[in-house]
Amino acid sequence: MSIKIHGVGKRFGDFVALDDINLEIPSGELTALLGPSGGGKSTLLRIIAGLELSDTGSVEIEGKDATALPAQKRNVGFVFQHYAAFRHMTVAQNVGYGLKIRKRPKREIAAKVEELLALVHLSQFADRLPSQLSGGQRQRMALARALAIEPSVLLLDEPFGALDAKVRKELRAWLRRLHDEVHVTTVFVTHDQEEALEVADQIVVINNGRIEQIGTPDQLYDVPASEFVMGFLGPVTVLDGSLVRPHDIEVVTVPFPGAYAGRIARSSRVGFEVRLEVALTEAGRDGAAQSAPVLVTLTRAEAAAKQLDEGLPVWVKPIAEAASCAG
Ligand SMILES: Nc1ncnc2c1ncn2[C@@H]1O[C@H](COP(=O)(O)OP(=O)(O)OP(=O)(O)O)[C@@H](O)[C@H]1O
Repeated sequence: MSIKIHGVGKRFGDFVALDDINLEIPSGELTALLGPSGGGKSTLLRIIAGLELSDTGSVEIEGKDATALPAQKRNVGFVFQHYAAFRHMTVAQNVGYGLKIRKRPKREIAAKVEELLALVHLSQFADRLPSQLSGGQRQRMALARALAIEPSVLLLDEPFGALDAKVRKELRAWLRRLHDEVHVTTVFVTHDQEEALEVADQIVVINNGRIEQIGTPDQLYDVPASEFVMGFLGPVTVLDGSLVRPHDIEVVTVPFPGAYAGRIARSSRVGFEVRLEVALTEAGRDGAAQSAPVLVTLTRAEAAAKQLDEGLPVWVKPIAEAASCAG
């Protein structure tokens, strides 16, 4: 294990930002801290970095107790959403800065900077100023700078948060490839579930200062530990008191054992998907028909094949392998 967090708690005045956090972050993996705004992700990352001290508990990095160590002594690299580059220095000088203040020989710095700029595909921009880079290129420069000191841990706080959706997606895929090349233990804060599912080896879901669940993207998506996790990781709907994913519901046009009768109240096409709202007419376990419609998503081809038009009587049931959470 690269990072061990034991019993970490943090208050700001009366407000409990983190409550008894216990977490192990494996070496060489990419771990995402995922959760809604204000849940405590950044506070936890800052405690790992040494930028914030916890009130209780301990932080161990690479087998060493780091709880009381200042940030400079933890050998961590850090990238924030808004990266503060040295504006008067070139890209190459920015990347080499950490090595220069560590008084490394000039030749070693030059070689390392060249290697890192190649790694983040910025070699041709070495002599530019940061202001002459795009937002995505600047974040890649920030990553190169953080990697220059060969940190044992790389900590990223919403590194692509300020970029537009398309660039964000590109950088996400790029970060995953970079990580597969470099294999530095990386902790990545995001509130975007798609980003976490796509990039991370392990996801830690944090809400209200507590860990809701730790697992691989598949474990969290398929076997969510709580309604919160299920709802946070993807769209959900209620069917007879249970949370189900809309694409895990089967729609049939004839009565079917275990299926609930209803009527298609609304149908809309969104890209390759068709989204249905099915108003149930059949009573559930509590003896009454559910008042909120059941949301169902299916492909356009499926909807067309079954001629699922508005007003049609249908029967709905979760598919056998559906992920669900009792409501
Ligand atoms: N220095 C501080 N003083 C007072 N309250 C703080 C301080 N830092 C954070 N908080 C509070 O602690 C809570 C957790 O903040 P944190 O930044 O860790 O959340 P987060 O999950 O990273 O959210 P976001 O994605 O919005 O950054 C928030 O309610 C925040 O207002």
